[in-house]
Amino acid sequence: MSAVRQNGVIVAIDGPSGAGKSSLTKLLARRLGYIHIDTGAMFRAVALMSRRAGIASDDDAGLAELCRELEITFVRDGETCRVLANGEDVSTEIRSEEIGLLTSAISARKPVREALLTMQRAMGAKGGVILEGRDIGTVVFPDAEVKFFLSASAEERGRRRYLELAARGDAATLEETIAKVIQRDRQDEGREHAPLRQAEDALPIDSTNLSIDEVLTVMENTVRERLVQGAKG
Ligand SMILES: Nc1ncnc2c1ncn2[C@@H]1O[C@H](COP(=O)(O)OP(=O)(O)O)[C@@H](O)[C@H]1O
Ligand SMILES: Nc1ccn([C@@H]2O[C@H](COP(=O)(O)OP(=O)(O)O)[C@@H](O)[C@H]2O)c(=O)n1
Repeated sequence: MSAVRQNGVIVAIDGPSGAGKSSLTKLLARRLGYIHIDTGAMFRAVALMSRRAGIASDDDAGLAELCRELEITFVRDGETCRVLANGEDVSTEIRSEEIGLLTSAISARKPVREALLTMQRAMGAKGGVILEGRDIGTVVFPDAEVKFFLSASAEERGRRRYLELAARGDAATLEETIAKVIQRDRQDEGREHAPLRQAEDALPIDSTNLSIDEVLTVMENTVRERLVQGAKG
């Protein structure tokens, strides 16, 4: 097994919406002293900027030009991380369900995937990093030292999203929220470029009946074991 990279290993966390990727990535990064990259936020930033510019979700030339001119950066803000698109803080605006669905459509387009792939590889190459998304273990870093595929039943993932929306005062029903989760799964799994799927060498974790803490323990132990192997190798 290869020795670890300059700053540590690369950890890939892939899985469908609501599986717990963002929550676990942040907690695991803190435990390990690693940086974390929310690649979904990058696709969401492209979707938001495309909507503002009036670019249709199937206009590949328009999307390619938008990506060429778009600079996406993450800046730490205490315990959280802000997402900047050309210097503007879009962290809150990119989180709506509407942008989530649009993101799922534009992230299927080849020029968008190519542009973000280059950025993500540059951000993660030195290691000491956790990337979460849909295609990290299969496409972005197929050579990541540790890969997790985090899932949960669609009903449970929909229920988690519904609780989040209700806490924000959103009037969406549980049934509608589960239906949107299933719609996004279909779009992400069925697309031609970098579809959502488990890498062969990923450790699958079904969080349907596990607490966040239980998932965190499995992940942390797995990474630490890998680091011990790397130190020996
Ligand atoms: N194992 C779990 N048990 C209960 N709730 C969870 C679990 N994992 C995540 N959650 C909650 O589900 C919601 C979605 O989690 P999130 O980390 O945003 O998922 P993802 O990034 O995969 O879409 C959050 O409110 C989070 O607190
Ligand atoms: N590596 C990634 C990350 C996200 N995405 C897309 O971006 C959308 C939003 O991703 P996200 O991780 O913010 O979504 P949630 O899991 O937070 O709902 C997904 O539905 C995917 O279509 C992707 O295609 N590839």
